[in-house]
Amino acid sequence: MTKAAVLGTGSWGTTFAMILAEGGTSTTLWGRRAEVVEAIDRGHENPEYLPGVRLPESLRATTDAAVAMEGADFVVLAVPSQTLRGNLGGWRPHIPEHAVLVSLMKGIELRTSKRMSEVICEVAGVPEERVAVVSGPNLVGELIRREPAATVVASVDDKVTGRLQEACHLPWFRAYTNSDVVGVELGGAVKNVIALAVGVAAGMGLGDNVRATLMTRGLAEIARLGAAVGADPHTFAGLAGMGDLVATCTSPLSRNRTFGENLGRGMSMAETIAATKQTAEGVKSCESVLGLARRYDVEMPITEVVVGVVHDGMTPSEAAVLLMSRTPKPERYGV
Ligand SMILES: NC(=O)C1=CN([C@@H]2O[C@H](COP(=O)(O)OP(=O)(O)OC[C@H]3O[C@@H](n4cnc5c(N)ncnc54)[C@H](O)[C@@H]3O)[C@@H](O)[C@H]2O)C=CC1
Ligand SMILES: O=C(CO)COP(=O)(O)O
Repeated sequence: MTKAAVLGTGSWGTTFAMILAEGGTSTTLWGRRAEVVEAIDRGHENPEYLPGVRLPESLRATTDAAVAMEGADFVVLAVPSQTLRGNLGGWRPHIPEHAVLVSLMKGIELRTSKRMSEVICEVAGVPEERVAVVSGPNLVGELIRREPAATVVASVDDKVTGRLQEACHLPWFRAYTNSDVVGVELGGAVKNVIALAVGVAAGMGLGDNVRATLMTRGLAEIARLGAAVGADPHTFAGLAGMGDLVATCTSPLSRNRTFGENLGRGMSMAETIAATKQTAEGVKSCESVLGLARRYDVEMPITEVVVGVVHDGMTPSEAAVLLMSRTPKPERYGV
């Protein structure tokens, strides 16, 4: 029987663990807090992140990462992107020799501008063939109701994507494979930054023309960065690119979009942070995405104003004026 450890009992970690368990994988969640772990292990519920959702009886939970990972074929990482390096350093001695490390995270590391798979290879000391990424339009608020959805599992090793696809493919959850790890990760991380921009515009009371423009030009930014970093351009037309961008930028369930909306309505950063109970990756990753763009000399004007609004005191109105007053140019997608 396939065995998995899912490290992180937040909303996506718990939901992905539910998917694996429902597909027949023997799955154990690891969490920091004893009360959350106990509620999942004994009560089959995660009241803090997924109140009212009945989890599979077979799903186990523990506060001991070594116990969770014992004999695991897949070690699934579901903590905030900015804490991964620290967490993984502690987990490294317990990772089984042949386990595949699976990233659910949609962020870019601050300071290094590394993708999560790069951090994983570096900190866990594993080759890229032992790393996979899951990304796509996967809003947890819909998945917990078992509404139909699709995702992408990516790895440079076809055998790995095949095994992971098999483990998480359900009648209501459809997994596609892709070998373009770079594109799948960039699509997932940068769409959060664009969702912040779309949220700010919505909060300012602006309508669908603005939303469509930000999403379309946002996709152009993602594709330009992807081309420079070495992604396959086709990935951005797929579920981990346009698919996730559409879901996140249009759904009130998105934490990133909601964060932007609160800023656009005039809330301060401190008030917005206080109102945000879960991880909104774009808030930190907008800076590392911009760092990556500058390293590759790629122009990302929407990302720049998001950094301005979120971190540098720019007002939403100033951001709108900056974007609208850029030099007129031909429309180009990608490079
Ligand atoms: N929730 C969603 O709809 C989806 C989320 N994602 C991505 O999944 C990743 C995880 O997000 P969520 O589960 O949604 O976030 P969350 O905020 O619901 O949960 C985060 C989890 O990490 C734990 N955590 C926080 N700081 C920690 C630390 N220093 N050390 C160890 N654990 C720590 C929290 O206790 C919590 O269990 C993010 O990168 C997110 O972008 C991807 C697809 C869908
Ligand atoms: O990545 C997501 C959906 O695919 C979730 O988006 P948020 O983190 O903005 O809620």
